[in-house]
Amino acid sequence: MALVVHASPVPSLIFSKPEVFRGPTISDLSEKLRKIGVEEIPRSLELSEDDLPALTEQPIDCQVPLIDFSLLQTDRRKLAKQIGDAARTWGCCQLINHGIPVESMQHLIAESRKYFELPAERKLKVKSFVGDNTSWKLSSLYWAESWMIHGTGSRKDIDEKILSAWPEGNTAFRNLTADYVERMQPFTKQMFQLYAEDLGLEDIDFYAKHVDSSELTIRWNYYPACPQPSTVLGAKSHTDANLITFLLQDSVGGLQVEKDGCWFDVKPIEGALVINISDGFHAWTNGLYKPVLHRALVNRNSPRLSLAGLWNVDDSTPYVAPTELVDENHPQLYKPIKAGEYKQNLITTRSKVDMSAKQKEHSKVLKGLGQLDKWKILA
Ligand SMILES: O=C(O)CCC(=O)C(=O)O
Ligand SMILES: [Fe+2]
Repeated sequence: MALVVHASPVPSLIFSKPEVFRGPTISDLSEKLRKIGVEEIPRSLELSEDDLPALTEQPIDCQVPLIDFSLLQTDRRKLAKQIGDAARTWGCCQLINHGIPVESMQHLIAESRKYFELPAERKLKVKSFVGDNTSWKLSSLYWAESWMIHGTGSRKDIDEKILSAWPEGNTAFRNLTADYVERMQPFTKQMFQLYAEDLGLEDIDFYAKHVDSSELTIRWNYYPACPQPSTVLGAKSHTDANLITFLLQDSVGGLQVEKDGCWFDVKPIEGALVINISDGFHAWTNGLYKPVLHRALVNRNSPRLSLAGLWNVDDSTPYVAPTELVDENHPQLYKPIKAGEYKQNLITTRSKVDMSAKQKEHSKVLKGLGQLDKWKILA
């Protein structure tokens, strides 16, 4: 049965067989499939063999580190060591008691979900591009929709950006996002100080001093329920191309991280923040911290929501590792990469790949690290 819903923009990557199924959003498609009892997703959406979310055995005694941030009050050194160890071995951890109230995070998730549940034609009314790259885009990942705001990381800026992109939007959603960002900024500084302590840097603010001038992208990811979850991914395996990512996920589950060739579930924990080391921090620590390869699975029964707070230093700052991290045994790994240069390179490469619409190459580029290799200093 052919379903045609006329709306635009229609992402060509997702709907490459428009004569069979067309819908303005993945939620819309998912709902239509459910209503007519179709148990199969369009063939054009299926992943290639290489990208299939194969189930791997997860050693039961091995889990993403769960760290209690309240140690900050009682044993700061221990906390610094724990987050540092997690960054070295996993490239990620889950943090609880970080000071951002659990209820406000839950409210934010609930209000965000309402946005994605709006009818497609209302979602599509939200501005697509606002001047400085504040954007709303569909299906940036895979069986997913996303909404993205890009700003300075100050409450005021994020608030204004959301208002301008969605003037008729939901005030509670805007306020909760602004509250969240306001709390995230001092917390981010603390995290960077702890990382500097773990790394034994003399200047404890080596990284933290950049936070005030840093950029923050907030990306809401929404993964509608999928009738054939084993044939698609919500987000293909990738490392994030920014500096560090703070991820808030709802209670559904689906995020996985890679370690030593195995995929591990990042089990949802109420009020926890998932901290992911991205490409930039890997370069800025001369390779000591691992950029975590991660992906998102989808499921048959329930939509899932996550909210990624992607920090990046301002475009002109080069990732030059502190002198303490470079010596004869640890020679400098990368030429100084300016954050903006790295980002631009990635955008250009991705758009080229998107145009050619080759899924396999697209997934390679998403792996991010492939891009960092371009700056590698060869021995
Ligand atoms: O939804 C998730 O858990 C992962 C999202 C993600 O990797 C991203 O936004 O970069
Ligand atoms: Fe990611």
